[in-house]
Amino acid sequence: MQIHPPMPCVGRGLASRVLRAAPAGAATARPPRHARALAATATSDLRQPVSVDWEHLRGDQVPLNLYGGKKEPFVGRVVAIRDMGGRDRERHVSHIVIDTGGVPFVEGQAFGVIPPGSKLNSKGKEVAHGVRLYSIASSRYGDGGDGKTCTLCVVRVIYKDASGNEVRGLCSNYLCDRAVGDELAMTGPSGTAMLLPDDHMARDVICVSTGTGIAPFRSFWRRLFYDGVPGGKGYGGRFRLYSGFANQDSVLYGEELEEMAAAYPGSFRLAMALSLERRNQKGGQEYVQDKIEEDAEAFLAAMGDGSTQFYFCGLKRMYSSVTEVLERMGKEHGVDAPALIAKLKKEHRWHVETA
Ligand SMILES: Cc1cc2nc3c(=O)[nH]c(=O)nc-3n(C[C@H](O)[C@H](O)[C@H](O)COP(=O)(O)OP(=O)(O)OC[C@H]3O[C@@H](n4cnc5c(N)ncnc54)[C@H](O)[C@@H]3O)c2cc1C
Repeated sequence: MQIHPPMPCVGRGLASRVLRAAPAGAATARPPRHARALAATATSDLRQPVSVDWEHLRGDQVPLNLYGGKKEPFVGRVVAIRDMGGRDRERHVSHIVIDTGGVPFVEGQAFGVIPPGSKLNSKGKEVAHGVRLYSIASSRYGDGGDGKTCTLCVVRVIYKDASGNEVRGLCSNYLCDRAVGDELAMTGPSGTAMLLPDDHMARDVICVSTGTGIAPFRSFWRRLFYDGVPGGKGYGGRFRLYSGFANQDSVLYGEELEEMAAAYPGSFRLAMALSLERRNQKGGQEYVQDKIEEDAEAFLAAMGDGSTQFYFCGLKRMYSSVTEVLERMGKEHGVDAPALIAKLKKEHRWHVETA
């Protein structure tokens, strides 16, 4: 397989052939009235200046599938890798910063990684391994602010097969075992299902995640709270994150979550469930849907306010439990939650990515 280096840093002149139609989530709506007042409640400013201007990456300028598929992949190079811990050995997570050479992307997209080597397909023919997708966990400027890197948040897949033998997921373990300087064959950026709307700096956003499902939401909060964009006024909406982890050891990005809660008490709110360590109000294990139920009235009000954006990323069964709880909450408060969800989907305000 031939791997090409990435295109040179792409700015406003990004060739139109690589650009695609406006993302589904790009619908615009009026910013909420409270927006300006909330921006003023910040107790300190976490924003770091960025050294390139990629503000034009919106609407029909969102980059899509520039590498991979019928095109060649690009080479990414690991510039930092950190073990973030996890519930146990099977669920250890790595934070991996990769030099992309400036391949553009926006928050909510994913990059693909092609693990090296080959396998036999169903016809006995040797073929290259397939692409695995990983949500991008940094904003378009990368954690360094220069638009040259992306960050991935990868959990090792390790499980026992029916005979009790340990099976290690190919690409996740390959990525978690990388070292600084290692090269990766990469594809993308891909995906338009989890994008923020174009006027996101003024919009209320509610995100619900389990485990590494938090990755795309880190790209959101880095964008909203950390990017010091020239002339940017800062985030004027409210960002609410409902996150589920097994226990304290498996909490991802806890320091940043605390930092934002302290710096932006008016615009950042976190509700965290720890299923193995905490009990819900009924005495059972505490899951992310329990935290939503605790906020029933506010959550339902946001669903009906005509502006808030909703995002869910994580386990399929988590999403089913969340919708069950919403239905129950709706019945208790006289709201037809399934009909409201259908309406929100039509308005491109309800975004779901599950595995
Ligand atoms: C849009 C998108 C975004 C994603 N983002 C992320 C991300 O940010 N971080 C992340 O870590 N992953 C993410 N993933 C998942 C990722 O793409 C891979 O699927 C994952 O890393 C496993 O790949 P692998 O090569 O390690 O495992 P593989 O070698 O492909 O093996 C995975 C297969 O093993 C089987 N399997 C896994 N666990 C068990 C089990 N407990 N019991 C029985 N069988 C099992 C399943 O059949 C599964 O298909 C994302 C996926 C998508 C589609």
